[in-house]
Amino acid sequence: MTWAAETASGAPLPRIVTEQLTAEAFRPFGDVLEAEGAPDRLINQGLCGRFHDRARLDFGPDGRAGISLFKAEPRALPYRLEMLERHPDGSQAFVPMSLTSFLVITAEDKNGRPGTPRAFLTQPGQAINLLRGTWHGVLTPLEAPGLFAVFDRIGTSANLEEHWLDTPFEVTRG
Ligand SMILES: NC(=O)N[C@@H](O)C(=O)O
Ligand code: NI
Repeated sequence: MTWAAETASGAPLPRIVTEQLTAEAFRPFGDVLEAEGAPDRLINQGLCGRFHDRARLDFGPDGRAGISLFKAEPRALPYRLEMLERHPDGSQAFVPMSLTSFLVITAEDKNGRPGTPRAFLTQPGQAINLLRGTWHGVLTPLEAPGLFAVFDRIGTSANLEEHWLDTPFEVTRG
């Protein structure tokens, strides 16, 4: 899909440059899940490393945990960011079912709206968990097959707030 990297008046779109996803940088927004370094526990007669309890899951007092599968169309960089959303009632984790990289866009909350977004590129093998209420872009695979297991809240509320940007951002590779 081609799109003009400029506003209606012809001005260049504001740009966000991707950064490598690290647990430290991502901590205000959520958790990075990866089987790196020594496991927390060796199980199954020492044949399996358990990287134990690595995500701050939160499904609220009246929700429950659900696992869904998402099959998302791969996107490409530069990427046109037009909307961020958040889930006020629960966390949301995205676990790729292939060793592929995906784009994770998040933003701090500024008086009920997203602040300046940040764009993270995952390494193959990394998964993420978004904290409850964190502004984020929708699931954005960058490679096929775009297949993810998603762990999020199942409940009766809509649990979705969208914010469409007045001016889109152009997300480019760092
Ligand atoms: N809406 C939905 O189920 N998916 C989004 O929450 C998303 O973050 O992709
Ligand atoms: Ni979401």
